[in-house]
Amino acid sequence: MPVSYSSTEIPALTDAAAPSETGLLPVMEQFYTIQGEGYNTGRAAYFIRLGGCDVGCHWCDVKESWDADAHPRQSVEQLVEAVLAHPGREVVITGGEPLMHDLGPLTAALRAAGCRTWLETSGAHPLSGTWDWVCLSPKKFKAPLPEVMAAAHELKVVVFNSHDFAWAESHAALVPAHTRLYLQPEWSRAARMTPELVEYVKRHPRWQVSLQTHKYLDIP
Ligand SMILES: C[S@@+](CC[C@H](N)C(=O)[O-])C[C@H]1O[C@@H](n2cnc3c(N)ncnc32)[C@H](O)[C@@H]1O
Ligand SMILES: Nc1nc2[nH]cc(C(=O)O)c2c(=O)[nH]1
Ligand code: SF4
Ligand SMILES: [Mg+2]
Repeated sequence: MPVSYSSTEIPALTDAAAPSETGLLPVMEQFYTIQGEGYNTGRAAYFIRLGGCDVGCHWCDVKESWDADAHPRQSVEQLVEAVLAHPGREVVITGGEPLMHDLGPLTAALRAAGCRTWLETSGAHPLSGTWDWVCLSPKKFKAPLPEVMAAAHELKVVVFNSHDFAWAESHAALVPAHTRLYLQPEWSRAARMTPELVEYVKRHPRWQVSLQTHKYLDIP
């Protein structure tokens, strides 16, 4: 069952959510590729990367996305038309932090057009939209909200150092029992941390390894 949240269920939209009230969303980039990470790794998907993020991860691999105003705005209709020009019907909404925007209208239009909606989020902002798959990647820099943790199909923790395994466990205790658990090496530390991560998963087999396979494949 997809999870659905409408903007009307959200008590108070933050200022950051205001731009989508115009019906337009800031889009940094959009591309058809292979989902590189987590549960859906290897599946073709159309990516929509929305501008705007206030979480501030020092190792973020897409810092150009942080300033929403740096990116041109598009309508939901424009975005759906772009998706439908490709054969895939799986659509990843990422960013930036996509939940800084009201994603109800975009996900409703995508699903009406026959697409599946997949979310990549830190969970730091209220959940909006209707989702077939929610990938929650919580961050130390701005805590995930309980409502997003409750909706996570997948918990994907980025491992920067050895302390992150205990931090990952503390978040695994807060998501539903059916949520898939992934540990993903932080890219700049992958050579150093991946062997430790592999040993951790062997000792704690409810976790799985997630690699940023698109970076090894040299695709977007
Ligand atoms: C760029 S973020 C955008 C979505 C959302 N802001 C988030 O953090 O989940 C997409 C995914 O890339 C992961 N990520 C970002 N920088 C990374 C890095 N340097 N190494 C590994 N994963 C990274 C994030 O944790 C997240 O799962
Ligand atoms: N191929 C590919 N897979 C991804 N999975 C999550 C990504 C993201 O930046 O949200 C990402 C990305 O940027 N590229
Ligand atoms: S929450 Fe996501 S987009 Fe924002 S800084 Fe962290 S990794 Fe980058
Ligand atoms: Mg990425």
